[in-house]
Order: sequence, then structure tokens, then C-alpha cells
Amino acid sequence: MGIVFSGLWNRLFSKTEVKIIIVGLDNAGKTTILYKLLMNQVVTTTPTIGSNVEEVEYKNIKFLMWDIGGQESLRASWKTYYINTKAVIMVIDSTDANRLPVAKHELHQMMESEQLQNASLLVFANKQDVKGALSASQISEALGLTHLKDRQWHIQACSALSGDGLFEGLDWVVLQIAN
Ligand SMILES: Nc1nc2c(ncn2[C@@H]2O[C@H](COP(=O)(O)OP(=O)(O)OP(=O)(O)O)[C@@H](O)[C@H]2O)c(=O)[nH]1
Ligand SMILES: [Mg+2]
Repeated sequence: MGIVFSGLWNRLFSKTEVKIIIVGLDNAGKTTILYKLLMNQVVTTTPTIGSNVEEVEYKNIKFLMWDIGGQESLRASWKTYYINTKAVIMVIDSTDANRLPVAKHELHQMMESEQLQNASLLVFANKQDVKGALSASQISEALGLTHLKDRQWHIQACSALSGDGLFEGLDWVVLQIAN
């Protein structure tokens, strides 16, 4: 049974490339997350101008992950990355309570896009290793996730430094894609 299932899984996904975009405000930890997923290493980052793109293979799925710069002046360009996106990963700095309203605004605006209508949404409540970080449920509340209409969404607490929570989040994306 397991062999039959994994054969089916391979046939479904082995040649497919699944596009993911990683968005969020500057300093949220997007680039750190991308390279932790890719290499299991914490890299030294500088603010992303434009984007980084990497292929991350997980559970026999090839994810094409676009990490997009989050500075204010770059946010208008996020929409140029939307086409064919299967999942959006929104990264939140859980220690940056002051800018949660800005993150909420960007998120809800993005979710109105026609091109993202069928995309699943994974929110990473990042930097959980920092004392005093807001919990995933506090972030969920602040972002108004329950108000999103017709959207498969999930919030996952994580730390890009330790890696805790990252693959749990990706497991949820895998399930959405399989469905
Ligand atoms: N303590 C802690 N620091 C983190 C974590 N993730 C990222 N950082 C730090 O946060 C800073 C910003 O990380 P980046 O990955 O460059 O942030 P970004 O979201 O890519 O930022 P932009 O490219 O400007 O949009 C860096 O100093 C990281 O080391 C985390 O989980 N915990
Ligand atoms: Mg970056």
C-alpha cells in the first residue's frame, strides 16, 4: 500500500515544479528562512533588493521558492511575482508588534489579487527564539486571518535560526498541494 502510494506520489509530483513566493516586511527573516530550508544553515543576510530564487526539494516535490525584498519601496513589485504561485509564505517578525498593522494591510491587499485566488497561505510567526516574541495566535489575531474569505491558510510558529517549525509549515503546504 505504501509502495503504491509513493509511486503515485512520485508520478504526480516528480516533474512538477511548485512555485512559492515568500513575502513579508523587511527584516522579517525571509532570506534567512529560504537558506535555512535550502542548506540547513543560518546565512548572513543583507536586505534583499529584488529577489532570490532557489529550488528546494522536499518530500519529492521541487519547490521553486522566490524570496522577495520586503522594504517599503519594493512592495509594489510583489505583484509581478504572483503568476502561477501555488502558495504564499508570509513571514512575520514576531518581535515587531508595532508594524503588525502594516503587515496586515500588505497581506489583505495581496490576497485580493486575482492571480493569487487559488494560492494557499502559510504564515510563519518567525523569531520565536527571542524572549517576548508574540505567539502564533496573537499574530493571527493581529493579522485578521480569520477574516480572509475563501482561503486555505495556516499559521506556524518558527525560528529561522534554530529551524524549529520550518518543515512543519512546509508539511502543511505539501498537504494543500496534494489536495
Ligand atoms: N533571533 C532571530 N533572528 C532572525 C530570525 N530570522 C531572521 N533573523 C534575523 O533578522 C534579520 C533579517 O533577516 P533577513 O532574512 O535578511 O530578513 P528579510 O525578511 O529577508 O529582509 P528583506 O530582505 O529586507 O525583506 C537578520 O539579522 C537575521 O539574522 C529568527 O528566527 N530569530
Ligand atoms: Mg531578504
